[in-house]
Amino acid sequence: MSPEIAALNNPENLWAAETVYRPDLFQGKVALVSGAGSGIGRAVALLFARLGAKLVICGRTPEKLEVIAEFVRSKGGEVLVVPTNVREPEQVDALFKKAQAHYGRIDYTVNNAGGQFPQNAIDYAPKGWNAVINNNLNGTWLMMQRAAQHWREHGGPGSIVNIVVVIERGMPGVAHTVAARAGIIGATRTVAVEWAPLGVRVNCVAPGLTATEGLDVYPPEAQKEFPLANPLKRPGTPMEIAESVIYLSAGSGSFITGEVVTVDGGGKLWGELWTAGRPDYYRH
Ligand SMILES: CCCCCCCCC/C=C/C(=O)SCCNC(=O)CCNC(=O)[C@H](O)C(C)(C)COP(=O)(O)OP(=O)(O)OC[C@H]1O[C@@H](n2cnc3c(N)ncnc32)[C@H](O)[C@@H]1OP(=O)(O)O
Ligand SMILES: NC(=O)C1=CN([C@@H]2O[C@H](COP(=O)(O)OP(=O)(O)OC[C@H]3O[C@@H](n4cnc5c(N)ncnc54)[C@H](OP(=O)(O)O)[C@@H]3O)[C@@H](O)[C@H]2O)C=CC1
Repeated sequence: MSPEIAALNNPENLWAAETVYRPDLFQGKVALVSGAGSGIGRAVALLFARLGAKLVICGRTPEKLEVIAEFVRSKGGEVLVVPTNVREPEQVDALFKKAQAHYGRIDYTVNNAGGQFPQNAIDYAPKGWNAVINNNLNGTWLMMQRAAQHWREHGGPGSIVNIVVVIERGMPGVAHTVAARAGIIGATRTVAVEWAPLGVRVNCVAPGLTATEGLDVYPPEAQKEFPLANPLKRPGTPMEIAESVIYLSAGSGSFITGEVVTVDGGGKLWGELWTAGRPDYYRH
């Protein structure tokens, strides 16, 4: 990871970064964030905590989550850590039960856990395709559905924000994740209608290229072309994505449901992302 990316993801820097939101915005509220041990999820969790929310954080690796929890506690915040693989229905169910038992309710759920590997689609092994679909479609779906069940049982209102990818154009090298996220966007639009009677809003944030440690999985030749990804000619920061998640979760989003907010520096209008390297055919 480059020093610039490390600095943008450093918890102290995230805690000190400027935000447009008022410090007590989420006083008395509870926010659940998946994949909170790194990258975008960490930035989202820290911003919720800075704005007064109590946290429930999950991910597969307890050590990463404990680092975040210790940091938030050192700032006076409250955190419940529940290591969870979001692909496993029993683990997702246990997560919500533990959160309910600990805090008595959940107000916000952010489904950020996910990821993929870059490879040209023609070469995907069935196991690789399935792993990405399982993480990003099935895992996110299980979390969304269980959150809605929580609010049906314990009363709303509630807000769900799913982190997806920009699906409007092709994204060579990650067709599996684009397929999975398109599924989540479709489900979001439908359940926004079904779950409105429960007081539940459901939205997505689609980040463009964002400067997290997650980018380390992309080959150096792909990383060299980052400045070509969008008209602003830079990756987004985890904080920029976190602020958009807060926008949808808080009162600022109270009339928004079933929507996808794209935060990509204009990348869906102009830019190129060759996540598995640029083929000769597309060289200038
Ligand atoms: C411009 C650039 C910026 C591009 C920026 C824009 C990109 C789109 C926007 C998204 C950006 C991001 O998400 S940023 C990054 C977010 N973070 C990540 O993606 C973290 C890395 N990814 C993951 O952990 C993934 O979830 C995943 C790889 C599926 C791991 O899931 P699992 O643990 O279940 O999977 P594994 O057991 O490791 O592997 C299961 C199978 O998957 C296949 N597989 C796994 N890794 C593979 C690989 N590198 N190459 C081929 N195939 C692979 C194999 O078939 C594996 O089986 P075997 O052969 O039997 O082992
Ligand atoms: N960075 C970018 O450019 C973009 C990122 N995104 C998406 O944003 C989200 C966050 O990415 P980013 O922060 O960059 O990358 P990271 O790899 O840093 O974050 C992904 C997080 O998800 C967790 N996770 C992955 N699979 C599971 C699982 N099955 N169950 C529970 N937790 C899981 C990981 O923790 P652990 O391995 O410990 O479980 C990790 O903390 C992902 O969905 C990503 O695809 C979308 C567009 C662009």
